[in-house]
Amino acid sequence: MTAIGIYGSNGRMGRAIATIVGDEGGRIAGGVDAGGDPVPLAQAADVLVDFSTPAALQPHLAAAVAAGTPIVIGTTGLSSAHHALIDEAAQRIAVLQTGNTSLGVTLLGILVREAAARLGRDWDIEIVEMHHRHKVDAPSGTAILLGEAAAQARGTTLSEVRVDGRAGLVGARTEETIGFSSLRGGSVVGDHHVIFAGEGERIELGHRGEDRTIFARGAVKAALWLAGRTPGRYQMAEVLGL
Ligand SMILES: NC(=O)C1=CN([C@@H]2O[C@H](COP(=O)(O)OP(=O)(O)OC[C@H]3O[C@@H](n4cnc5c(N)ncnc54)[C@H](OP(=O)(O)O)[C@@H]3O)[C@@H](O)[C@H]2O)C=CC1
Ligand SMILES: O=C(O)C1=N[C@H](C(=O)O)C[C@H](O)C1
Repeated sequence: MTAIGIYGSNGRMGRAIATIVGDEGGRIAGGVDAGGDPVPLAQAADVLVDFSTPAALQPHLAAAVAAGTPIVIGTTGLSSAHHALIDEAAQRIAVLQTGNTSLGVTLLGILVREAAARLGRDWDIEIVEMHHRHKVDAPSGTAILLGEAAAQARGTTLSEVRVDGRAGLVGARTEETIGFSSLRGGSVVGDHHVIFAGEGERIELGHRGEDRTIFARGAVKAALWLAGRTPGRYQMAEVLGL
């Protein structure tokens, strides 16, 4: 049975993964949290999952690469420097990084890409997300993932068109930008809506997470799929066959 090591094991996601791992046919190799040594776990596990904090990504990747152990990275709030580290690690081990491991959001990403490619550039794109009061990063990793899908479909990159949280006298909307709005409160697991606003009509594509189990199941499926793969950077859509 594939042994999965969890970075961030005492967190909300770490605990959700431990609860369902057996249902998916895996087992837990162990866990590491703040202050723990990531190296022994990387050596003991067949595959790692990381749902911790961006500051820990570098040591977690280094431990995974040194041990030759594949890793699923679910941590969000990553910078372009983190993505460069992931690309480097993916030359040595199998890596899957995603802002959202759920089946629903993985499909939503495909639908958003399709809509953005088919609708004219005069359709404005806005992304609204809401999460629980404890979430520390904004916009969410999922909102960024969806924005990237839309930007790529329009032949650009998100960094060129991204506008975060408008406030004050910001002026009229600039054409072809993608706007992000983040709401925080209560126990909301994760809601995302991508709004395509045209002249006289709007299309809204969305997803509401009702239980963290959706992310945990996707993460464990990804881990079991990744174990034993050759080095490279893989996608959730490949894992789920979408
Ligand atoms: N991709 C996806 O589908 C999803 C991604 N996420 C993302 O996963 C991350 C974690 O979310 P969540 O579980 O809610 O957060 P929590 O704050 O509940 O858990 C974070 C965990 O990481 C641990 N941690 C902190 N620093 C380190 C470190 N240096 N090394 C190892 N572990 C460390 C914490 O340990 P301690 O308690 O000791 O500080 C804690 O156990 C976030 O970035 C979130 O956005 C969340 C849901 C789904
Ligand atoms: O922090 C969370 O809780 C979540 N984080 C991920 C994100 O940033 O998109 C995924 C999910 O929405 C829950």
